[in-house]
Amino acid sequence: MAANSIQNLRAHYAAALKRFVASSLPFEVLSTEPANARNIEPKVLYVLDSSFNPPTLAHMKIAGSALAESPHSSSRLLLLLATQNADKPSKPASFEDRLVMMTLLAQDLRANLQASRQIAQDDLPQIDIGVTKKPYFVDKATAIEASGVYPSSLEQIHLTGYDTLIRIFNPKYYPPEYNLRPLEPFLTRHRLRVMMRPDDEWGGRKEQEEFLTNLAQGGRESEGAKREWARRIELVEGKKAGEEAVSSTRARQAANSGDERLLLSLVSKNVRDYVVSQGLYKEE
Ligand SMILES: Nc1ncnc2c1ncn2[C@@H]1O[C@H](COP(=O)(O)OP(=O)(O)OP(=O)(O)O)[C@@H](O)[C@H]1O
Ligand SMILES: NC(=O)c1ccc[n+]([C@@H]2O[C@H](COP(=O)(O)O)[C@@H](O)[C@H]2O)c1
Repeated sequence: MAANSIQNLRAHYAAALKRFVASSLPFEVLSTEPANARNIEPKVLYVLDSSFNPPTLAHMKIAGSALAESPHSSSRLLLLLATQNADKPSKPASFEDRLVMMTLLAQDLRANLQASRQIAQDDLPQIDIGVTKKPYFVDKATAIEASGVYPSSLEQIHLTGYDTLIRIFNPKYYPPEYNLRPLEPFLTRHRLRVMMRPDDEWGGRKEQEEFLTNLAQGGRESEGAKREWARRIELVEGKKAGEEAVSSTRARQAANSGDERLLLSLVSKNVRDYVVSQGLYKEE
């Protein structure tokens, strides 16, 4: 994207964010890729919620692998920036920079899908760039449903990593009773597609698969979970053994130390160029 169109886009997002923050809306779509798209009614909505700080190749893989299973214009992807996180305080970069990088991610995703599947531009899934003030998935899903942006019965498939699945199933997030019953409407109407994240903290593939087996066998019933929820959750392959772990934290560290080669192994070229040209994460 040319430098002046990037600056125009950043200014557009800065103004839209200001309006969103001042409004009482819990969710809003701020733009769509491609910008001039005719509105095609989606039959399935993939949602990738993240702080995109910055968007990494892991985000690309989570969203790209889902779209590759259903690479049609009747699939829609929503890249959703969480302006309030359940656990982490807000850090640089600014939200408008993250929205610009989300747009670059959306363009890269569509370009990769077109190249790998030989799909015509008009038949590719459209990608919405949205924002939400809601930190919990149950509330994000309700806010999306209530917005009227999509057909009311549309099934949402939330794309997450395994670490996030574990946190969704942690009763500490659900006062006042601190059990898992608040997940009922979410897992009745919607689904989770979870990318495994094998590492020291979250265990290997086998341990991650056991989470679903345990849920299906009623192992979480005492906390208010239903065994049939296991059928609403799909675990998919993440990084292979021996592959480097990719995270936004590592990308910020690479940018901070000026290691552009390492940065390029963690984010796409377009995102790397934006991070470097704007001097993002230098202050961290
Ligand atoms: N390498 C990865 N493998 C599997 N899932 C991932 C990976 N990186 C991110 N995700 C998932 O993508 C979603 C958004 O991730 P998030 O923005 O927290 O990325 P992160 O790299 O963990 O961020 P940070 O390093 O800033 O904590 C979460 O559901 C997270 O589990
Ligand atoms: N119980 C929940 O729904 C729950 C728990 C932890 C994090 N989250 C959300 O998951 C997303 C990713 O979180 P992190 O950036 O902390 O990995 C954020 O939007 C965060 O607010 C949701």
